[in-house]
Amino acid sequence: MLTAEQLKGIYVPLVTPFRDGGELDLDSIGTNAQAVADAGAHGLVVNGTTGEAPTVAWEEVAVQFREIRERMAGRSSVPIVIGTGTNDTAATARRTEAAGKLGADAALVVVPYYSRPSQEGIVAHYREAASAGVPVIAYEIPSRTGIRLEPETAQAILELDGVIGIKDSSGRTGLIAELKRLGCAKPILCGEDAFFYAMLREGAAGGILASANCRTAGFADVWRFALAGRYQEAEAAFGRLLPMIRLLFREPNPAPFKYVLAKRRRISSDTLRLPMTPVSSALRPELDRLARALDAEEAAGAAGGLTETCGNIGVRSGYTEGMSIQQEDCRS
Ligand SMILES: O=C(O)C1=N[C@H](C(=O)O)C[C@H](O)C1
Repeated sequence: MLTAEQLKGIYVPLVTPFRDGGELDLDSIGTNAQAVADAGAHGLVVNGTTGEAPTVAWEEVAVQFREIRERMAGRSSVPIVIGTGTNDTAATARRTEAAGKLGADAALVVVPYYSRPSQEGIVAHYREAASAGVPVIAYEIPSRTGIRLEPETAQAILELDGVIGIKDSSGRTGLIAELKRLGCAKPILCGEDAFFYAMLREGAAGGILASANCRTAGFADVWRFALAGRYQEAEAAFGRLLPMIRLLFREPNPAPFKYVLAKRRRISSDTLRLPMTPVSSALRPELDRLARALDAEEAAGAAGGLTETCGNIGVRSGYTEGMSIQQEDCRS
């Protein structure tokens, strides 16, 4: 199981591919997981926001996990985290325990949404979840949960035995700065793609980033540059990702991601489950351009690092420049 020391680098929250009829597409699930692992992901997340957790049944989470585990056989250095958080504490604890039985390395537990509990209630929620015996990563995302963690609450959660870190999708750097000021030593992972570089500057240990479904290696380079204290290069590498990030988040996640992955034939279909709907016809031509640029980038990389550009979406295969930085095994 994952420890706080091991929780760092780029974790990819996987999409949950469905067939046209809406049922799970296990082939695509395995293919996508393998592709991001091959591209240098340090960890995978099943059943996150990007995985459409609200409409995926627990049995389907288990089936996906087993498929990915099988495809990852022999790659013990790629931990798999399962999203287990709900707004019901007892159900969250049960799911967290079940994730451990499946073999998950950690559980991602979102702040209980909708009910708007007190800050004490939120800490108690995490105390119960962590008592299931599976390492817990807390997940702060006020834009979705309807409630914001006070820094002292986040600190109290991080001090719980069994909580190994926090994913901060607050969309600002205030929480991480305050947690660092309070002396928090557990890892804080960025969960808001556009803030990745800013949060690395504040001491983030990595990120759980939906955009890393598309350019995993590029995000890993930003992280490695920052880890090496080479901030100018990290900023430049992040600048090359930012137009893509903005494009992918122009409509509700994960519709644009699924569209691009389907275009690139990593998954068989961009089907979503309602209430999520496909991308608009206005966005499609831009995503088509991105998919083509990513294909070209991959082909150039495979051919030895030729540079492909796609001006107005900022895709360049310059990530090969980061190869001089040593790959870090996050579980060592
Ligand atoms: O699925 C996730 O985990 C993420 N979800 C966030 C969201 O959709 O709000 C975005 C982040 O990139 C990772």
